[in-house]
Amino acid sequence: MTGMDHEQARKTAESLAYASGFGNEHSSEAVPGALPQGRNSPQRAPLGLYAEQLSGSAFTEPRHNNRRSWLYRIRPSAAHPPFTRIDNGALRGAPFTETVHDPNRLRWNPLPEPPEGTDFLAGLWTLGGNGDAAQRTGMAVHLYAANSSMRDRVFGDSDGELLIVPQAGGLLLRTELGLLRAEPGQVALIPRGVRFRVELLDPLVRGYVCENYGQPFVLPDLGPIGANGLANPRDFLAPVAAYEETEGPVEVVNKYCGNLWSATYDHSPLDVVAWHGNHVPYVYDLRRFNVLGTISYDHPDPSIFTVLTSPSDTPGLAGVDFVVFAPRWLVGEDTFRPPYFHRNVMSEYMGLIEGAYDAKAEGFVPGGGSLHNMMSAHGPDRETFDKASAAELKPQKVDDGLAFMFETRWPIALTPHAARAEHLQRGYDGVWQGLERHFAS
Ligand SMILES: O=C(O)Cc1cc(O)ccc1O
Ligand SMILES: [Fe+2]
Repeated sequence: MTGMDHEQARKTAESLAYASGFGNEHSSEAVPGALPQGRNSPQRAPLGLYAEQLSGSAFTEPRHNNRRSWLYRIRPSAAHPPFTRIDNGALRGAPFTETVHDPNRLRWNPLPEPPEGTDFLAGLWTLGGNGDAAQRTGMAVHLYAANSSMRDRVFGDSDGELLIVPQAGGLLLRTELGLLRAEPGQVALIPRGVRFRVELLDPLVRGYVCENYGQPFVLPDLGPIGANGLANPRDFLAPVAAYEETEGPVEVVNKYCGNLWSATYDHSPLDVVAWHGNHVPYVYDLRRFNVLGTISYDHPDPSIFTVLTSPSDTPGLAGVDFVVFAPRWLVGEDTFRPPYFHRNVMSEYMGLIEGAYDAKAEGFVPGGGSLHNMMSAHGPDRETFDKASAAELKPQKVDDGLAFMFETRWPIALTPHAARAEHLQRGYDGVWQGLERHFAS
């Protein structure tokens, strides 16, 4: 990747237009008159374009769950040669059956530097997951490290939506519906099946991806919180239409029931000139999150930090929640303020975008991650416990880090390469050693 490439991508990323609002019916045309008015499928679509519906929900799902976009494109997606299997690299999909479920607390350092010429797709490394892509249940945790833009290739995930959490370096996401910029501190979502190419805004990029096989992420209900708060809908930004007219070989890679399949098209599939609908990609800046917490006592459960939730068939029991630990004030009186000791039926994968996390004094580093699987005992490390138990409880701003959690109702099974990784920390249990007996009857 040359410096020129970054400059080019940065220049493009600097002047992007967006439309605001979570779950909205957006519409956009890159060429005036390209979007049909008053109907989806005119006898002849404007400007010689092909009309095509992309469905993210069954046609018959209730209106509030219904997802689809109408795309007006230079060529219909159907005009493609057969897909053939290609090597999956370090990318895996559910079901995860190659290891036995592990009850231990686990923590990893960041991924090693990728070999020269690694693009986003080649740089995806699956930690583990649950459910079954073919049943459209569960989720996977992936990490990525890349040093090259995707060139002449495009990726699409039939298995689920991709929540991309950049940790280092910016991304320019060229999607079928337009361009998005995602920098560390922001997240991007690519809906199921939407094709995209990732260009790098920096020489080396790293981050996390939650692949959600289940129901698409929605904003959590607010209940007694009221009409406002947590992630506000208008801060979710969708792209405007932008298209490529590239003729010539473009590799299209499709992740399908866990495996990668490839076909060489004779044109770019990012050729959508106009679109309307609600099956759309978006970006969200985590610093816009309206953090709520106690103003009296006790440490609220982190569900109050939920940015997005993928509901399952049981109310209140998420297939996966995306939770952010953003800068906030701690003011709880007579309260142990850091995350408490606990055992949780839900499984918690945590990552760190920058700085430090208030439950861990050391060892949980930006770009690394921890897994506290179903019912595993965890909480503050000894140093954090000792400090917080003795701290003077004046109002305290926690603003030295940005951490997040993918929390899922099913235990996360590891891939063999995650279970055996060089960068898996040996002796993580040690952080809870020396928590001494203080009991005095
Ligand atoms: O384990 C963790 O650090 C995540 C977490 C944070 C918190 O504030 C309360 C409970 C919890 O699981
Ligand atoms: Fe936890």
